[in-house]
Amino acid sequence: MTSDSSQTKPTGDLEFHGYKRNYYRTFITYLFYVITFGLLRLIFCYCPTWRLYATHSKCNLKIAERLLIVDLYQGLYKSYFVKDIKRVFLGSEDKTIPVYLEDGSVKNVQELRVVWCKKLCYVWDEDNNTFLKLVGLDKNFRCSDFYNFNGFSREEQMLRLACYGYNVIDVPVYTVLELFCIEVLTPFYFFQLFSIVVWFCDHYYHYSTAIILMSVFGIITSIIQTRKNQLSLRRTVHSADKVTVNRGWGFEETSSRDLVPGDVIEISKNGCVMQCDAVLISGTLPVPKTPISKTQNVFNIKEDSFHTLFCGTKVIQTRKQDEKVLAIVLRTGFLTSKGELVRSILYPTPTDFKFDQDSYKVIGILTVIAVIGATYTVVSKSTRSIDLSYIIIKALDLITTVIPPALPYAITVGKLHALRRLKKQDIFCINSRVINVSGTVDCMCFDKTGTLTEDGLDLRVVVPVNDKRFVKPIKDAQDLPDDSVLLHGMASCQSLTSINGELVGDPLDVKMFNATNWCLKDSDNLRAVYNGCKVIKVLRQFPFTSNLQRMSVVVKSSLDFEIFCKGSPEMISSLSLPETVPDTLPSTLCFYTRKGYRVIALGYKRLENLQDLDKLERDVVERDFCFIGLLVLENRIKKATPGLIRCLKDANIKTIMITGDNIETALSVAKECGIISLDEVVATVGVDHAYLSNSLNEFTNITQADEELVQINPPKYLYAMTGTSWTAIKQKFPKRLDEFVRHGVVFARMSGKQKRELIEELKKQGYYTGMCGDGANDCGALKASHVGISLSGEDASAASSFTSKIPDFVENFVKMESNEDLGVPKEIQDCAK
Ligand SMILES: Nc1ncnc2c1ncn2[C@@H]1O[C@H](COP(=O)(O)OP(=O)(O)OP(=O)(O)O)[C@@H](O)[C@H]1O
Repeated sequence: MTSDSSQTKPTGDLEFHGYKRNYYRTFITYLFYVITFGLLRLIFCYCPTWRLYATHSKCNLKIAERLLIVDLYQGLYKSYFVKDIKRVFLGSEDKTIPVYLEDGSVKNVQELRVVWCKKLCYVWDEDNNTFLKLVGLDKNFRCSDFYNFNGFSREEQMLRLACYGYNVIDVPVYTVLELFCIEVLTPFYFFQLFSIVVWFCDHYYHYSTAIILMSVFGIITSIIQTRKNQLSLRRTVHSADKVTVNRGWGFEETSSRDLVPGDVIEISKNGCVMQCDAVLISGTLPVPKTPISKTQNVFNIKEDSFHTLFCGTKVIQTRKQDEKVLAIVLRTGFLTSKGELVRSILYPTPTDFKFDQDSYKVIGILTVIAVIGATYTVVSKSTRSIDLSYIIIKALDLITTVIPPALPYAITVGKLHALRRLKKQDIFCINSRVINVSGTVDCMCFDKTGTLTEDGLDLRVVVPVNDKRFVKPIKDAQDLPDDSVLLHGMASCQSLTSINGELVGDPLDVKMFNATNWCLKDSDNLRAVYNGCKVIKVLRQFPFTSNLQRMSVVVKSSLDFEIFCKGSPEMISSLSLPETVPDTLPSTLCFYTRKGYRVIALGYKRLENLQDLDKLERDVVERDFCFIGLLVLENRIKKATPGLIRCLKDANIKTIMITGDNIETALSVAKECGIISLDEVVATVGVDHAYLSNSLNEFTNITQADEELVQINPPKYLYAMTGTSWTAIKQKFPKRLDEFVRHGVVFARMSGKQKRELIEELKKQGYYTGMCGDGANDCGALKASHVGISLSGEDASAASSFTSKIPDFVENFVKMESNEDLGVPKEIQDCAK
């Protein structure tokens, strides 16, 4: 809270300023409307903030009637919204309704002061003297409390609806007339009208007619395109269905529009499309999704995604036909994950603020030149006693020539043309403003697996461990003895699902499981893997997450309970008993990773007794393993990758690899695809306590060097580092971060958060960044970059400006960008120059 009580700065990037009507100012303003024949009112349409200043005066937020909301994007870009404050009545004297706020607090209220901005509702919080975002049940909510919801009666549900609004993601679609007004009533078209009048007066008919035709064509194309986009977005997004909701006395079928946070819904046994975000409280789904544990403390939507069903998810079927699958509605409408995605389309991140600023500067400079030119024309011509009307026309003519009236038209048509060309290549763009900056990208970052390399993997060898030693690698996993724990781990430690007899899941899991030649039974009440002589029942799964770099399963074979864990070798060795990890692990790992192989390790332990399966905590289960072996997988680079990297390098665009994989694998792939050229030497930077160390790659380990001694000459060396070093450098050597970022080429074992931090650091250094990725761990980086390119139709696409599922997408994209500036025809580019 600032000292100025008319203003608050809640969390996020919004700033609120309070205003109330000033009748004296309003009277004068209306007078000016009349005097200017409505021109002032028209100007106020473009600048609603001016209208607010002219008719209202600043006041304390407590008594404000209207708000000026300033949206500060990273402190770099400001957008302004003028919104009315509304009152919502929620209860009677004896009844209050709880509302959940973004700071995690809950207010029991009868009446609310609210303001809606960018499809979200902000609630006046008397205690903090600020407006806070209204949220669902996803902030600071205790998991055990989910089990206290017993369904709302109709009346309670209606009161909640008054506050949260209907559960719809409503995309506005303007009528043709509205679009025409929005398009035409802009300062640019007024300037163009003015120019045309001047040119006609100057008998400049042909050019004027050409400009009129171009403008009409531009307006029509723009209206058609905008309406088409709005309709198609509404069609894609808009969805409503019947849902079964607990109304206290029992379950009834109702429209999904009426859902509110806290409603108890039943997931249909035959599947459905989720119309809200909800957390499971009973029953399981094959995906896998399991009920949230009552013993867990606070709900966290990111960490508890395995208990959460997100809006838009298609549930094909529930696992057991005889059990009720119940879920509590967490978020509705624009608060859901899908709503968030639609909001990012409706209100895209202003990535081109520099472009905008520069355009205003250019127009400003041109205006000054035009005014000087016009003044000179008036002065020089009037001394030669030329007719006054002729002088005025010539002076105005000069203004219209200096500022090219066809410039914005050229940019608009160029953008539309670019969008069409991208669509032809199956590349979807959710933020056309990004097209302007795409051509200025000077640093392109790539995720490795699935982006630079193929999605599919080939299992090369398995290396079992026996008595703390690696034994001879085995090419065919079926040659492992039937009682081999490594074989059992490969068969059971996966999260595959069988849908219509086909294995669905992580490609790594598919390859690993298929290599064993075991079978999977994934039915209502049994999940098991088996071969001719053995059956292993899978009792519980701890799914794979990128941050943990591992997944594990609790299984039962014959009488024993066992746990298998698979993940990155670094992670599995750190969770294993030291006396079981081969001493030669580092050199063996190096041997394979330097060849570019993806290496996965497996750990195993037997549980003496297992009391309550559901209460098992992941941290407790996943430790003290026996290290049982390695899987070596080949992950070939895509055919298009080397050419693409060469193309980027030729265009002087810096290329960087940011991956979650091992650093040696990453370096090998970076060399193979050309991110590191043959003549470049890479220094691997590490942090050892208070020292910065670097090893000049190929086996030269200069460690424990004092920070001052490590003078790596930038033109000679490039840098590679892991996520651990990245964080340590940020904390201990922040002054050297710039240098490492500028000359870094490979960043390995990076978590999603670290990927995002790197992009932000690159942006701070003035790079126009592009990020291309496909996984959930790339979302932050995709969102943070100027140009995000997602190769997945799932999580990542929500965060990216461009999405494609075709493998050679980036190649096509880069081709278009370099050849024709994203499809803007040459004539138009010339015109825009
Ligand atoms: N299905 C899986 N089961 C267990 N461990 C896995 C699985 N998939 C990946 N891993 C391990 O976790 C590590 C981190 O995975 P993550 O998805 O973050 O990155 P990545 O796939 O290796 O690389 P990139 O970021 O380039 O896509 C991997 O390097 C691998 O060792």
